[in-house]
Amino acid sequence: MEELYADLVVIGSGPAGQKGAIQAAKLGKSVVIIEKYPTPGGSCLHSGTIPSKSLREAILNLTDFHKKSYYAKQEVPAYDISINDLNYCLNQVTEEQVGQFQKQFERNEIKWVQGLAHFEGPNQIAVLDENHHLTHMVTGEKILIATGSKPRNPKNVPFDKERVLDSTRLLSIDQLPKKMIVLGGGIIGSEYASFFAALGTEVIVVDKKEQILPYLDKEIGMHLQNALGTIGLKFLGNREFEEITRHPDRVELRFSDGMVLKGDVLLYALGRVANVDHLHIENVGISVDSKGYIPVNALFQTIVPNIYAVGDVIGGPSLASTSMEQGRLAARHAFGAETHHFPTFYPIGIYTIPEISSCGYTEEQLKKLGFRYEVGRAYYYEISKNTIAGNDPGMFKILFHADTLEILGIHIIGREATEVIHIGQVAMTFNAKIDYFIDQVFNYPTYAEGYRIAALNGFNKVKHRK
Ligand SMILES: Cc1cc2nc3c(=O)[nH]c(=O)nc-3n(C[C@H](O)[C@H](O)[C@H](O)COP(=O)(O)OP(=O)(O)OC[C@H]3O[C@@H](n4cnc5c(N)ncnc54)[C@H](O)[C@@H]3O)c2cc1C
Ligand SMILES: NC(=O)c1ccc[n+]([C@@H]2O[C@H](COP(=O)([O-])OP(=O)(O)OC[C@H]3O[C@@H](n4cnc5c(N)ncnc54)[C@H](O)[C@@H]3O)[C@@H](O)[C@H]2O)c1
Repeated sequence: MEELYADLVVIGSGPAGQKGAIQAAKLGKSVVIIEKYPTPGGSCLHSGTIPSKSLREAILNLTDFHKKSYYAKQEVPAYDISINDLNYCLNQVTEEQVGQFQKQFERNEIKWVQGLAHFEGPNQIAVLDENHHLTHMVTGEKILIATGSKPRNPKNVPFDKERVLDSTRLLSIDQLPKKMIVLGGGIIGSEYASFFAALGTEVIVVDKKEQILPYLDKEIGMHLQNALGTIGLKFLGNREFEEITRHPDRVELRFSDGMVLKGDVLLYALGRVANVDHLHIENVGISVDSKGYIPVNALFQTIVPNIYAVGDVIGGPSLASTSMEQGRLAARHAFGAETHHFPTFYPIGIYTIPEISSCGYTEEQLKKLGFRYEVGRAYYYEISKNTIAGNDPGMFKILFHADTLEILGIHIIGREATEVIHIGQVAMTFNAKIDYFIDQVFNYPTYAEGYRIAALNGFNKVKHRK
């Protein structure tokens, strides 16, 4: 057993833990990072964000997806993609990223300890190997819990490696399904459903809500549903299932009215749960909230002031992007460096095909809050770059205050949405008004031109005409 001391002990090497660890090292602090998995990256790299986005990219490339829409009226060469083609792309990305993270830890002199961590006291973390033997006892002035989340696996769902899958198991299937049922039209369900539909799999998404991704701006949600329909994806809303049964050759989803859906595989995508079960947080007086997350204050401190928690383990928004920033802010606060509160508005990227990104209020929220607002729209067919690149469907929607012209929300669906959103985010951060997009020159042709077209469209509807 080895005894270690560090200014900061980080538990978990996903985006939250990594950024917290590196920030502390940059402040001149000694850092130990404990991770139960042999390589860094967390569920983000090994089963979440990166594999899903790598699969998406591989599917778009291997199916010539954008070419198909461009040459819509012409014959597109047939493709024959195997799971091996997809896995090849995926493994390359993972290997490269693991190497990057390891180098970063080395450069910043962050000590890596592999094993399962649990609390022995507010400054004391024990690390066990896979045989439950104690390998390290680590003492830390500050502790950062960044243990993330895993797919929710209720006991009555017959998960296996072949037919009844969650988002982690899905990455190990050995053949592409012909028919797929996706249970849950949240982010995970709708992203994977669109990927497999683009591959040619017959996909049906089932959700208890009326609309896929119901918290989207409604107009954007309708665009998404239409676009998904054009790649063959079916959506069955307002439906709660009764039972999932697994058979040697199929899986069945049964509803109370007797309806049964059959598929080769079922993706169970009804949320994730925080990784707290092995941490023994009760040893330091921390308990989880009613949803199973670790409660923290606005500075990411738990009820024990030297123990911070960040990322998926504290609940929403549960994104890699937000987890990174939480980790960084927590480490800065822990060591007295200048910091700020987490931003109110940040972009959310949803990598369905087509992709979506938004920042700020939805139209439904503005109505509820009683804002006097106006809407500017630009459809992708109005954007020259899109005509050149393949005539994909999409739209920009900018919501702005009808009197002050301040930008209140930006919603984009279509190619490059997750990239170009940042232009709008910057404008919103600096309290820009809608006329910013009119008075500045933009590169042409670009997707960003959508901002200008939407701004002009909105501007023409209000009395401050230019
Ligand atoms: C399919 C999918 C797609 C996603 N796509 C996106 C996306 O496109 N964009 C986006 O921003 N977000 C996306 N997310 C969300 C994103 O992956 C998570 O928000 C992010 O991984 C959370 O980071 P984290 O550091 O909190 O935890 P994690 O990445 O979950 O890492 C936690 C680490 O802690 C380790 N750990 C847990 N318990 C212990 C212990 N007791 N001792 C030692 N180690 C421990 C785990 O092994 C793990 O490595 C996606 C998620 C999924 C599932
Ligand atoms: N691009 C991204 O940023 C990205 C991608 C994937 C995942 N994530 C993260 O992962 C988290 C988990 O995603 P998720 O999709 O598993 O969960 P979710 O909570 O976002 O969605 C679950 C969906 O299942 C539906 N549902 C719940 N119970 C049901 C039932 N009994 N029958 C039918 N439908 C039911 C809900 O209405 C909801 O639409 C997300 O909240 C997000 O933070 C982010």
